[in-house]
Amino acid sequence: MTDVIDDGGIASDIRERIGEAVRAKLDRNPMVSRIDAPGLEIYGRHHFLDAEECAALRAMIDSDAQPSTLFSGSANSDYRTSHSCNLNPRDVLVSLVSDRICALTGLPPDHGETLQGQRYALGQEYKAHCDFFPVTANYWPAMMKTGGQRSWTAMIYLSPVETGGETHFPHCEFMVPPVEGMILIWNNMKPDGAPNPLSLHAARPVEKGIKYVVTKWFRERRWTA
Ligand SMILES: O=C(O)CCC(=O)C(=O)O
Ligand SMILES: [Fe+2]
Repeated sequence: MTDVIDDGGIASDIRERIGEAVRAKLDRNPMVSRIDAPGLEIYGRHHFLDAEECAALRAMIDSDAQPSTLFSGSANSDYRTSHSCNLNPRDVLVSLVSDRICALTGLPPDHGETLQGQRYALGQEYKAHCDFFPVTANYWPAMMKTGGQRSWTAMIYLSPVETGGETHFPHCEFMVPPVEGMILIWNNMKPDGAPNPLSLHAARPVEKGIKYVVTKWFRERRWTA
């Protein structure tokens, strides 16, 4: 029997190089701003999608969204109360948005998971979590086979929210209020390629309005569903 090599929880050359390449690309893009957060690499860019593109994606989410589950599949009903769905990668707009994210970050399209849409109505939220996989999780051996650890997350706000709905990074003491069309991109790894606990984040409850986002998580290797 061969032992599983659990390398997703420690520093890694591959993940370090992914971090460096994306950081270099975003740092030289004048349209992209780095958010000042010690210990976390996080960037924003306004007007990444236009109003029509946001509206079309919201309509797709409205037609397909189901109550969200946690990655572990656990039925923790008060932890992630939004509705969500995978968006059809063969749809022209969905594939254009994925390509645009890859062009912005330089990340390979085949490392990206399916674009996921999410809608938060009044009071709905996604409590504090990390997007990287804990190597102690029972699903980690399966994730290793489908592309390994998650490196960067790209998330686009598809609607403004009157009150609440901010993306909160509690260890870094800042939150980002949703701005329609804005993309937020962060590295879930530290510069050395080890998981970064400071990437912990939450979607704060919506107090007024409806929040829509799309999220794309990138793996360190080619993602196979
Ligand atoms: O909706 C947000 O602001 C955060 C969403 C999120 O954390 C995720 O999709 O992984
Ligand atoms: Fe997340």
